[in-house]
Amino acid sequence: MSRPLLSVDHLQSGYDGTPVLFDVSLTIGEGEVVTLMGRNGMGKSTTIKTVMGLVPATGGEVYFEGRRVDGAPAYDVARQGLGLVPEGRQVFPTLNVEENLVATSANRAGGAARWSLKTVYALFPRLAERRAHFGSQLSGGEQQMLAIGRALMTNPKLLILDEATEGLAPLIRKEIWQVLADLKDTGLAILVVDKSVAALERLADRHVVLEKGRTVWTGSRQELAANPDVKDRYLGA
Ligand SMILES: Nc1ncnc2c1ncn2[C@@H]1O[C@H](COP(=O)(O)OP(=O)(O)OP(=O)(O)O)[C@@H](O)[C@H]1O
Repeated sequence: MSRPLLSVDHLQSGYDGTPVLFDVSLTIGEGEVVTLMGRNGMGKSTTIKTVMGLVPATGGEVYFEGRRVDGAPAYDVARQGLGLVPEGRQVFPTLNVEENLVATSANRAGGAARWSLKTVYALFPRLAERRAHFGSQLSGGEQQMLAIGRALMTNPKLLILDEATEGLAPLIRKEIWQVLADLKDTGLAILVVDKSVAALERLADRHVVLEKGRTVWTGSRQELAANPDVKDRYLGA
């Protein structure tokens, strides 16, 4: 694997003194797509929030491009080049599409300004058509496109999606997966959580499985395909 872009080592965190993450470790290389898998409540969202600095780490370390980021405020973590598409999208309902997109661009990472309104609209023509619509007027799929576009506007080196296609109609899901595959082809590193194991298996280079706040399995796409017992044991309904 190439040099890790993100390295999460023995991460611990929780809420109000109640531990949720006990020992989460994972790495993401430049341009790699990695999934975070596990049943409901196993700590996937908490891992993402802790990496982003939205929930404080109580133990372990997080490095991004070799720089330690745990303990840094969330806006600072984002500015290092981590773009979050949060669970539930969280678009601003009273801002229109264009205002939503511009709202985060102040948080741009230092690197090359790859993303702009023009390139986001080229990726999501539907957002261009809806550019004057308020966030609250958009469908779930459009809101997710906007949430992805908003994260891209920060020019991330790593895009993190929590529940990439939750609650979306099948056709829209397909569209989102295609966009993620296209982004992967541009060399963008992606960390993704979703319930669709099949879609994740197609997209990802590597998988990380959590159970009760611990990393219990990690392996390549080929290794997961060769180990159906991993899916039975950790991902089954
Ligand atoms: N804001 C919070 N306050 C207190 N406990 C929380 C909070 N958010 C999550 N938890 C608890 O932390 C544990 C892990 O939740 P988390 O959302 O990280 O899991 P997940 O793997 O993302 O699952 P899901 O797919 O259901 O979102 C659960 O027991 C959950 O109840």
